Amino acid sequence: MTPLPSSATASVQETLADLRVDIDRIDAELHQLLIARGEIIDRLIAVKARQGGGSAFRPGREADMMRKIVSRHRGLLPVDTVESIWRIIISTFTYVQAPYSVHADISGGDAAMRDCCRFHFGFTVPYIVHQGTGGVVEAVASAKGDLGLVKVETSAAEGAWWRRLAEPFAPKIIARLPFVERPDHPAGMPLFVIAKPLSDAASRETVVYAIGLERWHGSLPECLAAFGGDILGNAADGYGLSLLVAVPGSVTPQSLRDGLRQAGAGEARIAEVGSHAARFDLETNAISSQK
Ligand SMILES: O=C(O)C(=O)C[C@]1(C(=O)O)C=C[C@@H](O)C=C1
Repeated sequence: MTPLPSSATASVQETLADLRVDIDRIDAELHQLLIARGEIIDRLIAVKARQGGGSAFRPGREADMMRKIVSRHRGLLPVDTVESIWRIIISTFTYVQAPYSVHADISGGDAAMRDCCRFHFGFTVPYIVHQGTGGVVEAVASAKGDLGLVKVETSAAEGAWWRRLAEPFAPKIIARLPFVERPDHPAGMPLFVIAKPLSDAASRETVVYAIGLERWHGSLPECLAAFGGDILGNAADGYGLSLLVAVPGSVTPQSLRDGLRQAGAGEARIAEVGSHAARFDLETNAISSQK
């Protein structure tokens, strides 16, 4: 092949200015698309109002969207960045439908909680701190559409905090964050999102129960693992022992009760405290309800 004369090579070489024209065009398109997304949200508000209004949150839909977004991602941009951009887009478009605040329990420290809140909800949504889970549950119970953030693994000092979610009209667990898990997640602290009970929005791939028993029994971890479940919390309550347990949505309270009795753990008092989308692992692209 005959080499091109050097002047010809120079004429086809792209310049920084050319590339910046392309970047400006793409940025303008991205911006226009965000504006167009906002116009759809305007129409969506009207549709939701016709269906009876209520909370704007659809955590099951959000989990689904996040799984799809990270699974199709490729190229130079880190997946952490892509995930955080969409978390902010979705959370802020939820906020513009109906303003809400996020109440966080910072009794275990503020830094990681604040990072997680900003990663999942952005900076437009107000972040309000509480020392302990009690303040978070109370704040969510008394504000219209606010959310609470509580660590999945709380300190022993918090006791069986989940029992406060057991009453029918009390706030419930509606999501578990992050929606997409991986070992080096920049805001990967496992968190429960709590909200006033949502009519049609929380996924039931995983259901979370408060299980009351007289006392601890050595068969409990194995018995619950046989249901595909996990013990997430374990604390004394006024009657004995209270467990926080997550199981796949297909497991019924009656089968759990029977299984616990057969394992020798005694008669269980079982109350649902919420539900959420199954956990999703980015590396294996697998969903699971396991801890
Ligand atoms: O799909 C909805 O119902 C929406 O309100 C839209 C949207 C989004 O911005 O994509 C916002 C809030 C919901 O939690 C889920 C998704």
